[in-house]
Amino acid sequence: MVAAMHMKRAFYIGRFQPFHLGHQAVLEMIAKEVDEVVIGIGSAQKSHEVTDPFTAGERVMMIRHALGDTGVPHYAMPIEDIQQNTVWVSYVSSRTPPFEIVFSNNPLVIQLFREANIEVKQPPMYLRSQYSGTEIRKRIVHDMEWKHLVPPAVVDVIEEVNGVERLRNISKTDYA
Ligand SMILES: Nc1ncnc2c1ncn2[C@@H]1O[C@H](COP(=O)(O)OP(=O)(O)OP(=O)(O)O)[C@@H](O)[C@H]1O
Ligand SMILES: NC(=O)c1ccc[n+]([C@@H]2O[C@H](COP(=O)(O)O)[C@@H](O)[C@H]2O)c1
Repeated sequence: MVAAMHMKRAFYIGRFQPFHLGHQAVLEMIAKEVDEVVIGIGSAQKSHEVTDPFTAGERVMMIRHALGDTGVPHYAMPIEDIQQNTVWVSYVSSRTPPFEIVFSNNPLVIQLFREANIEVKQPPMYLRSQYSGTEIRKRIVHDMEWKHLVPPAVVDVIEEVNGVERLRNISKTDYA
């Protein structure tokens, strides 16, 4: 019988609203340290909100197509939020492939995994002022250049789902 190969897996979670070149750079760096990356698509229940415009399914598409060309072996899994932070690490672990290290710069994520004695590394920030979901959503709403900040595959997904129009519509107020 052939022994099962032990794969080293990392966990990386974000809302990916949208997936951008900063996320891609982090994932390429993580892929040099481990065999596979488990990508948690956080706040999976959210969509059609100014800070969370895209559905979990649309974010799965962005990640699959963007990483297709990069050779980052990964599983992208939607993860809904829960009310209780105290059980969040067990909740995440109960629905993902096993992982032994977490990469994050989110203070709550870091705190919760470290309290559960899981190793956390903080990846470097890549051009944070530009490569930021908040900045990209702002540019889309205000009809400014944004396509150079995301992988080409993400532009295709946003266009396929009429994401620009959606984001502009949900940003409107009823008294403008
Ligand atoms: N430019 C970047 N370089 C490296 N890491 C990044 C960069 N932008 C975001 N991250 C990290 O990626 C993870 C997921 O981030 P997230 O999906 O919230 O992106 P974001 O750009 O911070 O989005 P938002 O502005 O909508 O909060 C977090 O740990 C975050 O710190
Ligand atoms: N209690 C919870 O459900 C819980 C706790 C910590 C982080 N999260 C999620 O992890 C993700 C972290 O990603 P960001 O770095 O994009 O904020 C978010 O979607 C956040 O909601 C959820």
